[in-house]
Amino acid sequence: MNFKKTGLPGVFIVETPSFEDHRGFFMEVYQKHKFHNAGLSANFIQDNHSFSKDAGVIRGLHYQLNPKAQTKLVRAATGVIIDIAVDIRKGSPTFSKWISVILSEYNKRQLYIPKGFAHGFCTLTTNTNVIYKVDEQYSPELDRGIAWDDPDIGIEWPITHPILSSKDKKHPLLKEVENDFS
Ligand SMILES: Cc1cn([C@H]2C[C@H](O)[C@@H](COP(=O)(O)OP(=O)(O)O[C@H]3O[C@@H](C)C(=O)[C@@H](O)[C@H]3O)O2)c(=O)[nH]c1=O
Repeated sequence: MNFKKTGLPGVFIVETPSFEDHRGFFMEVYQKHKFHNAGLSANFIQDNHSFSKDAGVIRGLHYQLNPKAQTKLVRAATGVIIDIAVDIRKGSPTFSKWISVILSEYNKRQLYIPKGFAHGFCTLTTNTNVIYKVDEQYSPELDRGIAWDDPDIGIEWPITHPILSSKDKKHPLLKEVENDFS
């Protein structure tokens, strides 16, 4: 298992060997001791699965406030996504900076996103299954969003007219949001 740094501190690309044969492949997706030895010490308690029918779906940018802020470990089990993490910790030298990583059924990469970051992704394929671990339970009261197209963040999405949930059409800008991350 290989943990690669990204341009944002604490955000890691995780690469895992897969063993291919005439049947297909086998891979170990998550091994707690290897993550913890690498300093990625989240205690994951829940696995989530989202399915997007179409290419051009954007989900995000999402986060939960403390005490239910979530670390996430994200992968695309089928299809291809551009996965995005945005640093929303007010005191951070990389506040409002973002990184993007292609996660796909082909590269089998995962993205580890700690608390204090907003998360979103855009599907590049039809029938995209995204599976991710979280280390805190879902909390509708503490669930928050930031506009996917916030110009102060300036994410270079591959499309300009995404398919959005009604919730994701209405998020405020980063400079307007409630945020308890320092
Ligand atoms: C995230 C979540 C949603 N739900 C419910 C609430 C709602 O009725 C329905 C759909 O929720 P949403 O529209 O928030 O789903 P979605 O837009 O896919 O939200 C997800 O987006 C990605 C980018 C993330 O980072 C996730 O943490 C999560 O926020 O599922 C749960 O029951 N548990 C959960 O953990």
